[in-house]
Amino acid sequence: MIQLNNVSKYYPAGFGRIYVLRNISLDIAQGEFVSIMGPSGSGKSTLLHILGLLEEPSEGEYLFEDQPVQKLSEKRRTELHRTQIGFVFQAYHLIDELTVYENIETPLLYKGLSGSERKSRVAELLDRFNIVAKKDLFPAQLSGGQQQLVGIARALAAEPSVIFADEPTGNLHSDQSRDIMEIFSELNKKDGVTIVQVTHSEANAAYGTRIVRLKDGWLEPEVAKEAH
Ligand SMILES: Nc1ncnc2c1ncn2[C@@H]1O[C@H](COP(=O)(O)OP(=O)(O)OP(=O)(O)O)[C@@H](O)[C@H]1O
Repeated sequence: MIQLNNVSKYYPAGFGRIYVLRNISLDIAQGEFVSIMGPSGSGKSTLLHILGLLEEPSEGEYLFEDQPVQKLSEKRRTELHRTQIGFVFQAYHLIDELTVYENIETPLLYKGLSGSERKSRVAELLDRFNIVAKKDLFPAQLSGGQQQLVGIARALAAEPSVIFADEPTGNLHSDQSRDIMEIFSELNKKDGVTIVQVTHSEANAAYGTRIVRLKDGWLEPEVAKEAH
C-alpha cells in the first residue's frame, strides 16, 4: 500500500544541508498497525508528514497504492489526501470556531456528500465515540481526551484507508491514552484501517503489529515481533 524508496529529506544550512531523513526504504501493507519510534529529533514527524502527503521528500520515491505521489498533479494529490488519508495530530488541530459536529462534518463537505448523508455519517461517529452529548460544544469546552476523540472522528469521517497519527496521546493521561489506543486497535482489527503512529511510548507501540525505529534520520534494522 505504501512504499518509500530511498527517501531523503534535507534542509539547506549555510553552504550545506542538514539531513533529517536519510535513504529511507519502507513498505507498509494494507492492514498493518505500525509504530514509528526513536529519540527526539530523529525524524519521526517528518517521516509521518511525508507519508501523509503534508511534506514532500527531497530525494527518492513515494508510491501510495502503486501511484508515484510526486508525479501526481496537485489536484490528484489533494484528492488522494482527502479520500484515502486521515491525519491525527498531537495538539488536535480542531477548528476553534466550529462545533464538534461541524469539525467532524468538514471533511465530508470536501467529499461532496449530500446533507442527509453527512448527517448520518456524523451521527454514527458521534455515537461510536460516545460524544453525542458534546456535539454542539466548541473544542475549548472539551477535555483533551474528548478533543482527541473528535480529532479521530474527523480523521475517520471520509472513510480513509489509512490513518497517520503523530503522538496522538502525547497530551493525554494514561487512561485516556489507553482508550485512544483501544480505538485504534479496534479500527485496525475490525475495520481493516491501516494505522501508522508516531509514539514515544512502548505501551502504545505494543498495540500495533510492527515497530519501525529511526535514529539520526536513519531507519534501524527491524527486529521481528515475537509471536504471542
Ligand atoms: N523546516 C525545517 N528546517 C530545518 N530543520 C528542520 C525543519 N523541520 C524539521 N527540522 C529538523 O529535523 C529534525 C527532525 O525533526 P522531527 O520533528 O521529524 O523529529 P521527531 O523525531 O519527530 O522529534 P520529536 O520526537 O522531538 O517530535 C529536527 O532536528 C528538526 O530541527
